Amino acid sequence: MKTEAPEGISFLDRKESGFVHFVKYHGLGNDFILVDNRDTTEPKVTPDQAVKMCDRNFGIGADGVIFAMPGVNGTDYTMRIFNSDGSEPEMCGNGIRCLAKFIAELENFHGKKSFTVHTGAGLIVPEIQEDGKVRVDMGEPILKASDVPTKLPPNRDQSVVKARLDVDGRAWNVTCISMGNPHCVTFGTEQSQDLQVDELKLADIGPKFEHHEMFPARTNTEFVQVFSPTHLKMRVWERGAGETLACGTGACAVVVAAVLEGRAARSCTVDLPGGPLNIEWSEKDNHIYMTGPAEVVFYGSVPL
Ligand SMILES: N[C@H](CCC[C@H](N)C(=O)O)C(=O)O
Repeated sequence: MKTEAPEGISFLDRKESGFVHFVKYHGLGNDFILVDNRDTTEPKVTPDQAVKMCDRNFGIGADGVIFAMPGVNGTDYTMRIFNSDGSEPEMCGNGIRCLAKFIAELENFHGKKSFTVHTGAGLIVPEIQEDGKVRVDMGEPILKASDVPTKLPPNRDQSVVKARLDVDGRAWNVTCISMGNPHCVTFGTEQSQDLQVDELKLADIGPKFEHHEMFPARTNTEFVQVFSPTHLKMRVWERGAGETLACGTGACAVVVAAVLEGRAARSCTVDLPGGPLNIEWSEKDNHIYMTGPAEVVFYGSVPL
């Protein structure tokens, strides 16, 4: 599908014309406004403008704005992202799958194709598969408490696995992982380890995890139900975006936490409200591989 901008304005027009052209994508319902920023290292949209654009009533509506930017240190591209609250996270798993499909469209690539992308989480390599899904080398999980970062007391190996975190009058067991961005994963409380995630009121407890003092950079929080060692179900309250239908970095953190807690195998299907992701934590290279869809929804232009 060609990316045709309104008559008289080229798709690659610059900010001075007062318009920004975008393509709306989603990865399992985690949706993003993608902006072609290949011609400059300065985002074409400010964080405040991103907040307005993400508003689902007064704007386009999205969980974030993602910029395809020039590569650095030899990478093909750079990805930057603003959450719908205007904060800038290090990485976005569903977002990088959308970025890969966006770039393929812009560059008129077809078929199997991989890119090197510089992100706040370091080098990330998405590869578009023949079936149109995207397999992403998400790099290695970060387990050291101070790097997540969390102030929860670490084990001797500096990781935080099944630690106690008091939220909303309940003693939750949490495992904290960074995928470049911080994640707090819980399978339940000290009283009950078999969460029925559909019964949780995330709007009540999500912000209490996100802004907890044990997370100096805030945190994404994943609530997980284990169907089997290879089949997990999760809901997520995202830092800077609230409850979303899917979280790619969160699904990766969930599999790492499940393995560390002895609940799952290294290759799992993770069911999210928006659909499933296949996650593998490779024993060979310690990298995490995520495979899932990324779909275009519509094309547009927005006055700034
Ligand atoms: N809200 C997240 C960034 C987006 C992550 C999520 N949408 C994903 O697919 O990984 C954060 O502030 O860390």
